[in-house]
Order: sequence, then C-alpha cells, then structure tokens
Amino acid sequence: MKILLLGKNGQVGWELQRALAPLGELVALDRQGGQDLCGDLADIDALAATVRSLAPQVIVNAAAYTAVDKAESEPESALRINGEAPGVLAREAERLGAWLVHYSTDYVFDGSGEQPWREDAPTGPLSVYGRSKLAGERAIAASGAKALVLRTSWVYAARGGNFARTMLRLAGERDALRVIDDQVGAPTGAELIADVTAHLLRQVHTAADASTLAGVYHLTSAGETSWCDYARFVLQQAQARGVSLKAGPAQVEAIPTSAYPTPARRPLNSRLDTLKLRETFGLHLPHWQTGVARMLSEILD
Ligand SMILES: NC(=O)C1=CN([C@@H]2O[C@H](COP(=O)(O)OP(=O)(O)OC[C@H]3O[C@@H](n4cnc5c(N)ncnc54)[C@H](OP(=O)(O)O)[C@@H]3O)[C@@H](O)[C@H]2O)C=CC1
Ligand SMILES: Cc1cn([C@H]2C[C@H](O)[C@@H](COP(=O)(O)OP(=O)(O)O[C@H]3O[C@@H](C)C(=O)[C@@H](O)[C@H]3O)O2)c(=O)[nH]c1=O
Ligand SMILES: [Mg+2]
Repeated sequence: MKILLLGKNGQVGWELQRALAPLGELVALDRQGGQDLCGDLADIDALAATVRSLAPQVIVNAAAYTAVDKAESEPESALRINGEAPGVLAREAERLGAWLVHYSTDYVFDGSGEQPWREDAPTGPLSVYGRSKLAGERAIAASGAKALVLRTSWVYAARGGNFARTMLRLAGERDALRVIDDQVGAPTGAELIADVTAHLLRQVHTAADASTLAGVYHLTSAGETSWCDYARFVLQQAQARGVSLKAGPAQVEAIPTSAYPTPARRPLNSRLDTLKLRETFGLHLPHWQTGVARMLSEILD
C-alpha cells in the first residue's frame, strides 16, 4: 500500500511518520516538498499534480493552518489551506479510488450546552479557523471520496507547540498564571491520534465492504477538563518530576472566558462523544491524564 502523508512535521504528522511506516510505502512531505513533489497546501495546482504523479492508495492530511487567533486576520489563507486544499485532495483521491484521512476539530461547534457533541450534531463555528475547518469537511463530503474525517481536540505532543508546553514555559517565567476555567474539553495526544489512524487504516484495508466505514468520527481522549485544571495538572506533574517553577498549581488562577479576551472566540463546550469511533472500530480510548503524564515524562525526565 502506498501512503502519501502531508504535514509530516506537525504534532500529528510527526507521530504519523512513525505509526504509518509499517503499513506500506510511505511518502511523507512537509510544506517544502522535494524532488518535483509539492507538499504546500496553499499551492493547489502543484498539490493536485503531486497526488496524480504519486498515485497513492491512501492520502493522510495532517497539514493545516492551526494558528487560531492569527486566522482571524488571515481568513483567505486559513480558508485556502483548511477549506479548499482538503477538497482538492479529496477530488484527487476520488479519481484514484484512494482513501483520504483528514483531521478536524471541536471548533466546528458553537460550544453551547454541556452534552458531548455527536458527529451528526449541528455545527456552528465561532472563529475563522473553525469555519475554515468546517469548509474542509464539507468539501471532502461533496467530493464522493472514501474518507475518514477524524475530529479531535486540544492536541498536544512532546514535539511541537501546544498549551501544555506553553504553561510549562509561562510557569517558569511568572509568579502566577490566569487560565480560563469555563471552556471544557479533552486534551488528546498526537501519539494516540496517529496510532488510532493506523488502526483504522488496517481495518479499512481488510474490511469486506470498507466503504461503509467512511465518514466523520470523533477521536479524543476519555474524560474532560478545563484549560485551567489542565494547566494545574501539567504543573503538578512537572513539580512531581523535580522541575522547579516560579508558579505551581496553586498559583494558577481560574478565570472566566470574559476575563481573557482573544481575537478568536472559542467554544465553551468542546466535549466530543467518541462512541461511534469506539463501537465501529472496537477501540478503547485512554483517559486524558494518562497521555499527558506520559508526554511530560518524555520531555522532563
Ligand atoms: N493542534 C490542535 O490543538 C488541534 C488540531 N486539530 C487538527 O489536527 C490536525 C493536525 O494538527 P497539529 O498536528 O496539532 O498541527 P500543527 O500546527 O502541529 O501542525 C500543522 C502542520 O501543518 C503545516 N502547514 C501549515 N500550513 C501549511 C501549508 N500551506 N502547506 C503544508 N503544510 C502546512 C505546518 O507546517 P509549518 O510548521 O511549516 O507551518 C505544520 O507542520 C490539523 O488538521 C488540525 O486542524 C484538531 C483539533 C485540535
Ligand atoms: C496562554 C493562555 C491561554 N489561555 C486560554 C486561551 C484559550 O481559551 C485556551 C487555550 O489556548 P491555546 O492558544 O492553546 O488554544 P487554541 O490554540 O485555541 O487551541 C485550539 O487549537 C486548535 C488548532 C484546535 O483545533 C482546538 O482543538 C484547540 O486545541 O487557554 C488562558 O486562559 N491563559 C493563558 O495564559
Ligand atoms: Mg494554538
């Protein structure tokens, strides 16, 4: 099986390089591409030509415009990379009869209520990033390609930029942190996302009628937390590993969203219901604290 991976150096892309390697011949590209291959999602024609020339059986798209606040002032760029380019990948996949795996986000929802969102719940993005990711989902659905669209949330990894690492840095610099406690979701590790992706592709590869497996799935860790309690957990774990910090968990002040103005609005309720994924593919999803503790061991021990 030939697999084309885009966005190979992002949090998820890096872990996918590891997890997809045993499945077949892996061609992994970053934005720069190489050897007449284009991995830049903003260069739509060259991207389509690259897919045609490689003719993979599977395309995995881990590239995205993920700077949520910056997207508010760069909507065209976000929409091209997150909205248009996935549609082009899907149309090329459809022509080739290839599968597309793509990632989306909790930010496609408006964050109302307290119930975990199911896959078929109405969307209502609050930000440019959320709208651009929803546009990508819709373009994929319209293409007719066999696709797995995995909505995840609050992604962290040992390698790359994420909230946990920001909290560690700030707690080393400041006496106190102020962190939002009324946005609730599940921190999800790039390792888990990559391993589940590989598991899904194996099942799709061996299923008698694989096309029935195509669709949108929610993929997050089990459990839920707020950004504030997540920050406290990270700092408590760091201290337990002997890291000296200016601000410990007790110096993390809980604040409402209204006290932390940002260019992009974010959902209050980011809970995603993962039942469909677990039942369809026979998966167990670990609690968020397990993966975060493991990631912290990796970077701190
Ligand atoms: N991070 C999160 O909290 C969440 C992420 N997701 C989704 O999961 C997926 C993976 O995200 P994650 O790994 O965390 O994101 P990262 O920001 O870690 O990685 C994104 C990658 O995309 C690359 N990229 C950006 N623009 C382009 C472009 N024009 N052409 C090619 N590559 C580009 C970046 O490269 P460069 O470094 O050169 O910019 C980077 O390597 C995305 O679809 C994202 O929307 C969903 C929910 C939460
Ligand atoms: C740095 C900081 C952030 N915050 C808040 C702002 C925000 O609501 C929350 C998280 O901040 P971030 O900048 O990490 O959030 P953000 O970049 O919006 O994270 C999102 O990224 C995209 C790509 C996704 O798809 C989402 O699932 C989600 O992970 O914490 C504080 O309250 N205090 C702080 O000191
Ligand atoms: Mg961010």
